[in-house]
Amino acid sequence: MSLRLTEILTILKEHDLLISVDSDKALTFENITYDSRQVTEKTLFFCKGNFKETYLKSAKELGAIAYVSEHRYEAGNGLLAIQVKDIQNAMSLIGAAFYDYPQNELFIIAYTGTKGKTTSSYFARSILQNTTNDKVALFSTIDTVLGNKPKDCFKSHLTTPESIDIFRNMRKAIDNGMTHLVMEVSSQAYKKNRVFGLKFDVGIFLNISPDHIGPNEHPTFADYLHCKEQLLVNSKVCIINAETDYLKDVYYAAKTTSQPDDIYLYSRKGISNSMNLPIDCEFEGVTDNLNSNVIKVKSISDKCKKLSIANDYQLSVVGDYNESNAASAIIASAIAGSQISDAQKGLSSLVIPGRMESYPSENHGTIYVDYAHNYASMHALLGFLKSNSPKGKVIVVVGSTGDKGVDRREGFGKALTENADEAFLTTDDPGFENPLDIAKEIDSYIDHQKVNVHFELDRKKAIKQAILCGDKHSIIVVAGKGRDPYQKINGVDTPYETDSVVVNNILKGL
Ligand SMILES: CC(=O)N[C@H]1[C@@H](OP(=O)(O)OP(=O)(O)OC[C@H]2O[C@@H](n3ccc(=O)[nH]c3=O)[C@H](O)[C@@H]2O)O[C@H](CO)[C@@H](O)[C@@H]1O[C@H](C)C(=O)N[C@@H](C)C(=O)N[C@H](CCC(=O)O)C(=O)O
Ligand SMILES: Nc1ncnc2c1ncn2[C@@H]1O[C@H](COP(=O)(O)OP(=O)(O)OP(=O)(O)O)[C@@H](O)[C@H]1O
Repeated sequence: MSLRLTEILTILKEHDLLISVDSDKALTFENITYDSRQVTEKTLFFCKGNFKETYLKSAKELGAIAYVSEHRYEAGNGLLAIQVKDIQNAMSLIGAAFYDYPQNELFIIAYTGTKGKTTSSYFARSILQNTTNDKVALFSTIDTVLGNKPKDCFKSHLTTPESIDIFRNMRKAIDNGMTHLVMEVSSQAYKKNRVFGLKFDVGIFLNISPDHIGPNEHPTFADYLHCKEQLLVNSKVCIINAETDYLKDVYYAAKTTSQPDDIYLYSRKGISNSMNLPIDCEFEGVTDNLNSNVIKVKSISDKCKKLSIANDYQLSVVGDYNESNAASAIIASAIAGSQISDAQKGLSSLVIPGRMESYPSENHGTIYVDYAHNYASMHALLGFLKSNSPKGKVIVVVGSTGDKGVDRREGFGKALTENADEAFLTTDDPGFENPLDIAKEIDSYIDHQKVNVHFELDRKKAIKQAILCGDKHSIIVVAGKGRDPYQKINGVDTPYETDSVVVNNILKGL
């Protein structure tokens, strides 16, 4: 791929982003990057974020011929300098042009929400794989999938990548024959303008609750909500969970750029929404227990009836909140052209890494490995398990991350008090904090009349103790990490086998 300087200058001028450029000579760039370690001959280099001038120096040595930046740097002397008003916006627009606007060659379904993005994205992809004969790319928190060969599937670094990476990955997916893309769009992606200028065919708003507020994330809840709503503002068709908090704001955000005919509202049957808006699609649990999850979907509005989605669907994962996630995926996929049989097959056969993985044991009950890592998800998870296991004790292994999401500690204390019998407080990405201090903080929010608390900071030992503490009726929840293969400790990603592997190994040794 390549891009001429003249095209870049036109784009920047059209978006009122250009402050100055040294000259408009006939340059052509053969690579673009924001990371000096990726620079090759004829690269256009972007200086962004916690940038250091030494990165520009090494970019120059490695073959950069120009740089884009909000400031001019001495280290850039000898390179063509393009000064812009907003580096993130400029990077996204130039990224799209460099990769020749790949978004126009894909049908893109994008998910936002505090909880359920990954699960729902996997649901939607699984359905559409049947519709398209396996031509669906995926950008998720867990994996990035750009094709059907093993080399085209790798662990993601961010939920929503940096703009240049988004467009490069889209182009690779197209080159690999993909026609559709399902992606998660985090609020941080809008905060950092990683998706600036990008339009989505379908945007889905799942839910919102306080999370991701603090240094390096969002200064306030209002900012978090605003960033999430941006997905709807940038989507042609919007799908909204009518049970979400702040429905009014969310719905009005969708209406700013979509006609009511292009907005679909869904909810559980019998639940009225705060705006009394007519619902397009209803779902209800037919069976909803620890062994089986079947939902019935009903179309209410004429536009939803045209999608032909009314039917029963067996889900491969349990959890009542997954019924709502699945309903969103059924609607989104139908808008993209799926048939009922595609959805029935896709939803019944799927395994989602680290989400509601269940491991039955002979004498210690069932162990669930799950990614719940804030109040909303822990409350949903434990509430579901407890109500389906009236005889057994609920035993939970949990820690909370250091350096961010501090309010999750209170949330865990509250969720454990509501539904747990035993809690093993342990380590989960402590960062630069002392994991014992984090565990003590969680403990300070637990009602000890209701929950027995144990401290074991070695996560593997905590999991083993929790399993041994259970009898054959117990529900043991290992929460927060799913298949994360590391613990973030003092700035280092320290390898960790994953909760799934640890549980498996313990069970083998019993
Ligand atoms: C606050 C935030 O969003 N930070 C992201 C941002 O950091 P940044 O721009 O400051 O970049 P940096 O890594 O500090 O480095 C500065 C620049 O120097 C460059 N560099 C660096 C080293 C070098 O040798 N040469 C060089 O050129 C880097 O490539 C970069 O361009 O851009 C980086 C990629 O370029 C991201 O890795 C980083 O995410 C950090 C790791 C992060 O934790 N982000 C979280 C908050 C996040 O984005 N989370 C959401 C999910 C939230 C949810 O669950 O809903 C997500 O979408 O993942
Ligand atoms: N719709 C939902 N409502 C509440 N909790 C949910 C919902 N869907 C999933 N969960 C819980 O949240 C956990 C995380 O789910 P998932 O990974 O799908 O969400 P996410 O939005 O991608 O999360 P994150 O932004 O933290 O990566 C699950 O393991 C489950 O416990």
